Amino acid sequence: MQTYRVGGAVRDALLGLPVHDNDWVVVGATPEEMILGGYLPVGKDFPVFLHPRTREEYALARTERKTARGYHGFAFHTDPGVTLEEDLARRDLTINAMAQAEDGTLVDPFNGQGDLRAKMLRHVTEAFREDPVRILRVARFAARFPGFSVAPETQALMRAMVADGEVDALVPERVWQELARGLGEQRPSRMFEVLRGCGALAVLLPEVERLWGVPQRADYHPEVDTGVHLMMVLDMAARLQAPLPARFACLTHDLGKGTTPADILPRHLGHEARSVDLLLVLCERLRVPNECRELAEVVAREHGNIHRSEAFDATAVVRLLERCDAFRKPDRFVQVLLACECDARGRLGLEERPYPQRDRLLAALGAARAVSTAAIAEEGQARGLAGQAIGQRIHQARIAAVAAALAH
Ligand SMILES: Nc1ccn([C@@H]2O[C@H](COP(=O)(O)OP(=O)(O)OP(=O)(O)O)[C@@H](O)[C@H]2O)c(=O)n1
Ligand SMILES: [Mg+2]
Repeated sequence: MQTYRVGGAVRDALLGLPVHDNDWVVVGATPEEMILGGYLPVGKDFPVFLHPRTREEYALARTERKTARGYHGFAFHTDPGVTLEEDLARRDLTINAMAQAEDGTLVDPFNGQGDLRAKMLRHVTEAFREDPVRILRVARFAARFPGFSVAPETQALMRAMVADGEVDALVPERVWQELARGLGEQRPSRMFEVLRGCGALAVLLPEVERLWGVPQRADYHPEVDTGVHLMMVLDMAARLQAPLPARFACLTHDLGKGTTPADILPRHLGHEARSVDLLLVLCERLRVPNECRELAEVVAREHGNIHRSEAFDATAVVRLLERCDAFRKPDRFVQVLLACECDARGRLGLEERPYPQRDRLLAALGAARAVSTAAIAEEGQARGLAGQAIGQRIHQARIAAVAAALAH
């Protein structure tokens, strides 16, 4: 039996990037031999094992056969006669289909090195079709390696897969996983460009796809097109190193602009509430984790108010902080403000504009949090006040503290 390093680790080493996890392929072994060697099988039908010590993944060389639509429709064929080349042939991209033997020799039957040099994301063989998640993977790699383009024949293949309904059957968890990873990359807009280009975005995220072609007021949005704005916001989120929930909030904050009545365009009165409705449906469909959903909901609902908050007096600021649940969740509020900053700066020609709303609201929050709610509650109870009256006093004390802080 021979073992080869494969996939991302080989690719990243050739690119001179740090390698964080190794994937291995094992040729000429049976599952029984692996288990006898102390490897731990993972999954039922999936011939993948974990190394007893390093916990890295070792997959038996395999050919894949499709039995039904979508991700669940796999059957794996593995036997010790499957060659390394057969295994590499069924991988997604040529740059991911290189292997390295223990002595360092590179096995590259599909010219992955050439495509690395040409900066091409190119499918290996027709076997690409067997797993529609690969469409999302290509889009995600485009976001990670922004200088790479998708080869024309791979674009054509992905379009054909979408047209054949292959993307309809993807399970929500896989879609979310790839989407979340793509959002986390260096140039998230590239993922959406690729998904749009093959028609997958219209299937997976129709409420996002719809934003292209929707105009906005040029005085606020020199880029005019809502889809273009959204891409600028996401790339700003990557530039400002926003964590995933903030990036997801950026993605969804303007969904409501896609359903603005045509007769009021390019204004978008009330789009915030429509964004919230659309966002909740999207989260349900893709089983988006609560942390992302909750942050996105606050940003969708409040981003207009936060942008306008420089004109807010202390009372309005405290109400805004309360609606954002900023007293209980100050860390989340920092992400809310970051997403809003990305929205403000994700506009053509306004990328370097400062966003003083953030520091002002953080200063207000700091002052309001310094109010001793426990002392006010104690005093109120001693005087026999009802809970609501105590809440009112806390609210007033916070307004006074914010007013003092904002006066400076
Ligand atoms: N749907 C998939 C998933 C994985 N692979 C193959 O399995 C390897 C390892 O998969 P994974 O770790 O998911 O991707 P990496 O390419 O290693 O990328 P990352 O850096 O994101 O781990 C890939 O390189 C590719 O050869 C594939 O062909 N099709
Ligand atoms: Mg990997």
